Amino acid sequence: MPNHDIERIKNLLGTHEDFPKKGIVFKDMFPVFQDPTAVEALIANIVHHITSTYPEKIDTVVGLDARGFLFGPLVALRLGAAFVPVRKQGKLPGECVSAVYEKEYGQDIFELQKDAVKAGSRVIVIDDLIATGGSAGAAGELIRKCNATTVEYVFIMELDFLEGSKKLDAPVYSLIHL
Ligand SMILES: O=P(O)(O)OC[C@H]1O[C@H](OP(=O)(O)OP(=O)(O)O)[C@H](O)[C@@H]1O
Ligand SMILES: Nc1ncnc2[nH]cnc12
Repeated sequence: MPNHDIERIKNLLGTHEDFPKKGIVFKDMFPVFQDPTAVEALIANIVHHITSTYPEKIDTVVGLDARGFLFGPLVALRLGAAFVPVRKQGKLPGECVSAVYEKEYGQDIFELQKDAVKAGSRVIVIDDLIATGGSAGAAGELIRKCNATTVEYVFIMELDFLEGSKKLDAPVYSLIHL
């Protein structure tokens, strides 16, 4: 992505100290959605990156609860791929696979509907931010439980100092490094 777009998006991000817990510097993605041209730049860049790096068809984009839902369907639509949510425990009906994980500010459980990701399919995981990598790692575990392949993990922001991408089993693409 051109540097001027990265700087523009960085300037739109909110930064909140001691949220949701003391010691956490929280990066808020929502103000970016005040500027549709910034959202367009983000989505166009991600789609260009995926189609130019992975010429073979992507079957499914998996978005992580909740902020991955802002980006996943937009990217999936442009790739002509399915969109499937990974949700926090207790939100999805039907038979689910689940994974317990630790994130920067606590523990959680993720679930994925068992039949939503087909065996052998090629999956992109997307979320707004990777911190410790606990959330994305749990999503990767759920995709493995469905016998599918995570082709890449995509994030708008990566908190480099937490080295979360080291936990993941596929390449990581982050637009903004903080
Ligand atoms: O890399 P990690 O340390 O796992 O942290 C990253 C995750 O934390 C945030 O979600 P959160 O669980 O706060 O959920 P929300 O989107 O519902 O606010 C963020 O959107 C990522 O999903
Ligand atoms: N510092 C942070 N800001 C926003 N979302 C997060 N998820 C985990 N850590 C976060």
